[in-house]
Amino acid sequence: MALLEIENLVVEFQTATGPFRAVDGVSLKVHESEVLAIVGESGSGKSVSMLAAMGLLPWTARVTADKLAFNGRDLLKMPSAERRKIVGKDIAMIFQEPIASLNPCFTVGFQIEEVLRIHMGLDRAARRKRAIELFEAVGIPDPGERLGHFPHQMSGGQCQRVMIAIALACNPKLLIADEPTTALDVTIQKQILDLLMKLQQEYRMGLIMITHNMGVVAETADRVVVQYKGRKIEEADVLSLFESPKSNYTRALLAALPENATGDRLPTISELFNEQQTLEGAAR
Ligand SMILES: Nc1ncnc2c1ncn2[C@@H]1O[C@H](COP(=O)(O)OP(=O)(O)OP(=O)(O)O)[C@@H](O)[C@H]1O
Repeated sequence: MALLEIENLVVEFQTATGPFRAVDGVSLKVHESEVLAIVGESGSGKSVSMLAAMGLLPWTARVTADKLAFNGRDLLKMPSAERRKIVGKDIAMIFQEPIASLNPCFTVGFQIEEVLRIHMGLDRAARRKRAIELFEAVGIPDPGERLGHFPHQMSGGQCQRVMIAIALACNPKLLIADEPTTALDVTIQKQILDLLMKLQQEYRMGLIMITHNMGVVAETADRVVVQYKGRKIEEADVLSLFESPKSNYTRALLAALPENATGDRLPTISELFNEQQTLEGAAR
């Protein structure tokens, strides 16, 4: 059984100019211990589809799906209190801007211990012990002291480690990482990716890696879903996708990688593919 199974997900936002369809019939599955990358340009609906799965979209969003199941249970059909018990505990998410994702008014220790209190029901001493263990697991030095720091006293890379520790606090079965390294310095990006992959294997979590970076896809994913304008264009295991991409949009994404450049200027993706053909060939 798949850990997360989405069938025909549609997300429409009510806007001043009428409804806007950000996700248009996306279906995907992630299995236990599997890494699925969702790749596509900015605006292709990668984040919105996962926020819809988590139930984290604002009220202006209308979410429908034939199926949106976690561990075989349909999230759209269960009472919201029950869904909240799953989201944040069995499914955790980390975001692009680690400093903005943390609350600036509270110490990082308070923020991780709050998750342990609410979801795990640990008492004060057990919370602190577990928080220290988690900070150690994500490579934060002097964890006991760091728990007393506010987010602004830490670097972007350290804050992302804190976010990962918070996400891991309840031993999630599925972690959704939304562009987790995009806002970080290049040298730190590699460290955070390596850390995520190490933890994914140790904790045997399913991992959904949302990215626009084909390099990140190559390094992390077992399987890949390619999205364009809210639709799934292609789905393949990572080797097949790089060796024999089926959609002309995927071929364009690969051709726009710097290492594949042939001339003195990198082509833009829009120069490289035919939109009509891509949308007509969208995978279901
Ligand atoms: N609250 C909202 N109201 C209206 N439109 C929205 C809202 N949130 C997102 N959108 C739109 O939905 C579309 C998909 O956005 P989404 O954030 O999923 O893209 P993405 O593929 O994750 O790209 P990025 O990497 O830039 O986040 C975009 O056109 C975006 O402007």
